[in-house]
Amino acid sequence: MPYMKGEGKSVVIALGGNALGNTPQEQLELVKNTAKHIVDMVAEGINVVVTHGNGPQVGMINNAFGFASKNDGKTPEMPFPEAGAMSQGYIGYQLSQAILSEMKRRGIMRSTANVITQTVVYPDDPAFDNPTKPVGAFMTEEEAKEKAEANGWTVKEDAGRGWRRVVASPTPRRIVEFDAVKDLMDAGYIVVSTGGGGVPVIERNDSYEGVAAVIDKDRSASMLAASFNADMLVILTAVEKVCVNFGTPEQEAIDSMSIAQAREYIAQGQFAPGSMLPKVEACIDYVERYPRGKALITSLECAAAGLRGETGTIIKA
Ligand SMILES: Nc1ncnc2c1ncn2[C@@H]1O[C@H](COP(=O)(O)OP(=O)(O)O)[C@@H](O)[C@H]1O
Ligand SMILES: NC(=O)OP(=O)(O)O
Repeated sequence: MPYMKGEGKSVVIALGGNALGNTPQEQLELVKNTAKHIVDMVAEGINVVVTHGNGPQVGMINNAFGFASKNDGKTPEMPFPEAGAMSQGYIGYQLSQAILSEMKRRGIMRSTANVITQTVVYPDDPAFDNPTKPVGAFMTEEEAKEKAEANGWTVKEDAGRGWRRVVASPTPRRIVEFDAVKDLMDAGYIVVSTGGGGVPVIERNDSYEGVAAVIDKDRSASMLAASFNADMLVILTAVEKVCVNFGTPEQEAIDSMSIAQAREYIAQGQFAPGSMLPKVEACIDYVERYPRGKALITSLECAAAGLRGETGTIIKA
């Protein structure tokens, strides 16, 4: 059945960890709230493509199979690309269900479409030699070092929040299912895609092949938004605005910054690597590729107000 496309802007949303929680049960409850904010945008006529993170989830899946495999000798290991696809599947399912239910409650005649997405990366990407992407649960330093020794993992401290396993996070180059995502959006669907940045794949002459890595979802969302000239890239995280002097008594919220200003703040070290820095960089990339577009960083709760220009941090050319 054809659905009316919204009359408003086209927006790519990247959902951060606080929209999803840490377990499938917690996530099921949290996505109901997430869906309310997404449907607020849909109700305003905005055409939405929803992308989401998967760091905790992809690590959990890979870990769980590894643990079972070691303990029962029967369960297979689950390679990272397959674990990534599984995370897209169950997160996408829960998001889609929650969005559909919320639209049903409000009498909105639109539907969702989920696209399991692959993202092309280069085999010689230097990121393969320098793992940086945190996956799975937080650990103490002692536990992390024990697990690293036992499983051959690389572990690192994650932005002052504890220790985590880290894996390679190559640069996204192309979304294989891009045409499907665009056609579905143009046909009026609320598209859930590019989860976890897409499953990283290497393109050969005659095939695609999954690789053990996890792409940064904000970077893929930025590429997706620029690829179809989306009016806005919206990165939703735990803070209402990006700040300078974050976490200090001199903290000040930024309402709007140009690419040049954002670069200046980056040079001053204002945005923490592994948390706010990649988000600001993703916004810069999008606006550079599509200068008519605007990027917004805000919290889930402030998303609809941010799109109306009432809050959040805007990054523009
Ligand atoms: N300059 C800054 N301004 C605002 N938040 C910052 C800044 N530097 C670091 N942060 C932190 O970055 C976090 C967002 O990164 P992260 O938690 O990794 O994102 P995600 O929501 O995608 O999981 C914010 O919640 C905040 O704690
Ligand atoms: N793939 C990804 O960027 O996941 P997180 O946002 O959970 O780190």
